[in-house]
Amino acid sequence: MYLKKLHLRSFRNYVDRQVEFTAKKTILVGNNAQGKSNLLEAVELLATLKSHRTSRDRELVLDTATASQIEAIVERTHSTNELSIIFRKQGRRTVAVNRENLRRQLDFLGVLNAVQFSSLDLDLVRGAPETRRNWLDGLLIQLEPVYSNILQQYNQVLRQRNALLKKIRAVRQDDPNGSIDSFEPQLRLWDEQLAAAGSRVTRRRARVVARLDPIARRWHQKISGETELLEVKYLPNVEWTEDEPSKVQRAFLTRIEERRIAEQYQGKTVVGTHRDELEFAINETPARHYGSQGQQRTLVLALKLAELKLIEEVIGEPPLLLLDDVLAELDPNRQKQLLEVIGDRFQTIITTTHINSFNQNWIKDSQILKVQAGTIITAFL
Ligand SMILES: Nc1ncnc2c1ncn2[C@@H]1O[C@H](COP(=O)(O)OP(=O)(O)OP(=O)(O)O)[C@@H](O)[C@H]1O
Repeated sequence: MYLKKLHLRSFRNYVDRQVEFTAKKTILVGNNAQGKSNLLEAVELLATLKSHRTSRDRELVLDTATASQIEAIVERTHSTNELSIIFRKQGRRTVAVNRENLRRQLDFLGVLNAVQFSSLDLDLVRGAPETRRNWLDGLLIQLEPVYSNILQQYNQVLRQRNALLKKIRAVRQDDPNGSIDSFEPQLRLWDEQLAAAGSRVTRRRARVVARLDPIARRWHQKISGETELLEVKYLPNVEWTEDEPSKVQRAFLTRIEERRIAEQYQGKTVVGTHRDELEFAINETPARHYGSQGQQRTLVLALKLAELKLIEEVIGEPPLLLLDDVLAELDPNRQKQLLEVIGDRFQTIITTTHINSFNQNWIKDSQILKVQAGTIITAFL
């Protein structure tokens, strides 16, 4: 797939800018805080309808405006599509494909696919479990857009179940011997719902990790010079063995029963996929406890390359690769390996403050654009 044109109106610090991508590789050069990451964020939003920098639409709108718009033309093997998203400081977004407004945001997903790689991705190793879950969920949404609904349903059930458990705890705190019988039927209902929604989430997460693990392992071996063995392990909060909905749901209900008292005392749901963990082990040791910065970088690079390959395998077309300020941080060997993988297949947009630290081969065939205070101009080196 190929992002041919991007038009930003009142988006972040862009008043009205159009970019035409004329090469498979585009390098955006500029000082800090000029708008390079904002442009990549626009592409990320087209691919996932989410930004890893904010969950508030109003931040995506130029200070002085009330709404912003991203428009794009995306070429795929068998079609060309026009995408548009309007963000409002107040009110809901409007998404459109080929000028037709869509009722379900879900139908917007899947036209453009992208893998983002920024220095924040080092948090995949060092950060909280939530970072790893979000990454996995983001990948799943691109592979299977309906997963965004599944996740939404799970979170809704979780919120409502938590509200009920909070009420139960309040009753208990008022009177330790008080009866909570009247809450029982409602709680059972939420147990069932949590098990049903949770089983859909956990089965998909397990499946995607099973596909990702061997690809990431091969990349990691290649980049580390065959010395290290990576393993990506999914550690679900509710363990199950057979990928069969009713059996997985039963595992949830059993675990909920075991943790019933704890949940009522804590006033929240302690069983479920919101407590899943993803572990990266290198030579059988968890990477977060081990590993220099360099090793962690190799690991994240291997994960990103695996993500790229997996999306390509499932979608049948190479996704875009967005490299936000990470290339200059990679040593020449890792830069070379990344370049080899990208070849001429993956459209890549790269941001940097210092183009000089790039391997010359990166610069050779690239379109180079200079970004300055929300303007974009072609640069000639
Ligand atoms: N809603 C908004 N309205 C106006 N300006 C905004 C808005 N959101 C962000 N900005 C501006 O965008 C700029 C940040 O741009 P961006 O994050 O793309 O930086 P960058 O060029 O990638 O630099 P760095 O190398 O620091 O990441 C800042 O000047 C910020 O004030």
